[in-house]
Formats: sequence, C-alpha cells, structure tokens
Amino acid sequence: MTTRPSARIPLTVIGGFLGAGKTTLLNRWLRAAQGRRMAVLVNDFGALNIDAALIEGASGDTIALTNGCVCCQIGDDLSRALIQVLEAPTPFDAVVIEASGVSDPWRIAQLGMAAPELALEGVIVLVDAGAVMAQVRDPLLTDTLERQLEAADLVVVNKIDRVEAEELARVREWVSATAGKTPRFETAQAELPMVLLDGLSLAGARSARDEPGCTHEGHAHQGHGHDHGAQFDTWSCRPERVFDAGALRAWLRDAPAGLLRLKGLLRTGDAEWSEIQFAGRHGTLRKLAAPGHATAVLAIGLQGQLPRAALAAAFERDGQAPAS
Ligand SMILES: Nc1nc2c(ncn2[C@@H]2O[C@H](COP(=O)(O)OP(=O)(O)OP(=O)(O)O)[C@@H](O)[C@H]2O)c(=O)[nH]1
Repeated sequence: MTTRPSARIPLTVIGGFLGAGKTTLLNRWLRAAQGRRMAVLVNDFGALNIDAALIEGASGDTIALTNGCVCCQIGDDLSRALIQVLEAPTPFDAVVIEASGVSDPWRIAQLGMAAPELALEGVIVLVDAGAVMAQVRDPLLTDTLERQLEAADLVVVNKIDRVEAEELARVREWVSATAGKTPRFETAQAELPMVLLDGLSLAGARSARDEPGCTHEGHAHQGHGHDHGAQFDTWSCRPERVFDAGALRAWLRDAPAGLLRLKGLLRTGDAEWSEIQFAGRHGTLRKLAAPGHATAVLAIGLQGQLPRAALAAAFERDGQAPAS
C-alpha cells in the first residue's frame, strides 16, 4: 500500500446516476464531520445548482459548479475551484466532489489527481436499487451507468427500501457483472458506517486498483469521448408563485414520460417553502423547516425526450397549480 505524505489533502469523489442519493450521503458525511474542515464541490448539470442549496454546509465550504458536466464540459471550472480550495488561508482537512448524476466519476478523479496537493482516497458510486434495472435497459443510459460503476472503489446500493427481494437480487447480479469484486454496501437513505468514508477502507481498495489512465475491467477510461451536454438536456425556472402542495403531489404521481430527474425549492404557502424531488419515477414533496429560500426547479432528461412543454405548463404558468 502506498502511504500519503501528510501534507496532501484527501480527495473523495461521490458519483452515481441522477437521484441515486449522492447529496443524501454527502449531508450525512458533513453532519458526522466533527469539526473536520471539508471543502465540498458540487456539480449540478443544469443552470441552477439546487444541490448546493440542499447541502448542509455547516462544517465546510461549498462551491457550486453549474451549467455543464465537470467530467466533459466544465473541467476548467473544476480545476479553478480546486485551486481556490487549495489556496484557502485556513487549509481544508478533506475535499469531496459530488459529481453530477450523468458524469463519469473516474474522469473527475483524474482531474482532481492532477493537483499534486491532493491524494485520491476513493470514488464512491451510489446506485438507486429501485430504478437502476429499468435505467440500464435504456440503451441511451447503459454506458453512463456502467462507466460510473466501473469507476467505483465502493459501490453503495442505496434505496433498498424501494425493492422486493427478487429485484434486489437482479441489482446484485448487475453490480457484480459490472463492478466485479469492488466492495459493496447495501443501504437506505445512504446510511453507511462512517469508517467506510474516512479513507481507511477506500485507500486500501485504491491501492489494489489500477493507476490513472489505465483500463478497468477491460473498459478504457482514457479516451472519455463523451459529451454529456449532447446526451442529456436540462430545463430550469425560478417560479415565484405559491404552489398547491396537493396538486404538486398529484403531478409527481403522474409525472410526464421522459423526465429522469427533477428537484427544486418552491413556495407552498405564504411563509412556507418545500423541497420537490423526483428520481427513479418516484416523487416527494417535503416542507422545509426554515423559511426564505430562493425558489428554483431543475429537470433533466435525455436529449429530445425531456417534456419541456409539460414542465413549463406545470411550473412556469403564472398563478396556476400544476395540472393534476
Ligand atoms: N425511498 C428512498 N429515498 C431516498 C433514499 N436515499 C435518498 N432518497 C431520496 O431520493 C431523492 C434523491 O436523493 P439525492 O440525495 O438528492 O440524490 P442525488 O444522487 O444527489 O441526485 P442528483 O444530484 O440530482 O443526481 C431525495 O428525495 C432523497 O430524499 C432511500 O434510500 N430511499
């Protein structure tokens, strides 16, 4: 095993498909940080960074990287953000990058490793147990999902509360076929023993794996060759009006085809804000304890499949509740 010079700051990349639970994991980690100064870089693929608003940044600094995928479109923004982190007057104890749900986390890890001050601890990839088998059957998504899994040092099969035993068995089979013997943890709400995140286990996994630019399981990561901007489409708006919570829930239950991911913060009363989430064909609306958030909605789908008209009708039309 290689040892890390103490001056180097550990870097962890959290990847996984849209809505798999990356922000949920990050928030758990930040809550357990116990005074460690963590720099958090969050890439949201759309024009608005909802994740940055949903991250509980009490124990660290959060930098939002928006309007593109850091692995293939806005890599320079990531490099600049890393320089900003590394030049901070009070040094950070750790750097965590939350990849966008469409990105190749290995490519992000490579960009991070270009900074000699950083030492890669590992790549954690989350899988939405309830959605992944349907997603991987879509030929337009298979490659993105497989690349993500192949990049992992730790696979977290999340949302196991959403699946029956037979479906979980199918997910296990797919994970084994794609990620081989990579360590795996099955959970709900991204609940992991924190020891898995603090580098002890991941560093061991990393040392046994290929170095940057090598081939994983026969899959070449060097020639990334993807433009997620061409593959995925986003839509966003900043609705100021007050929404009816019941109508929003009904809209989520019958969400339009082609919507892969939606998230946002909306007003649901005069002094009430709610977080709206849709992933893996499941939607939730949750009242936020603290009032006064900037409202925003972001949606992601495959190019040509994102239901823009339905989204505009639901969220842009002034003074009307979304069609239920
Ligand atoms: N039922 C269930 N819901 C979960 C679980 N983990 C997370 N969620 C919910 O799934 C939704 C998406 O979770 P996030 O943590 O935002 O997912 P993400 O991977 O960060 O999403 P993107 O950054 O948009 O790709 C949220 O509403 C979470 O509360 C789980 O284990 N079970």
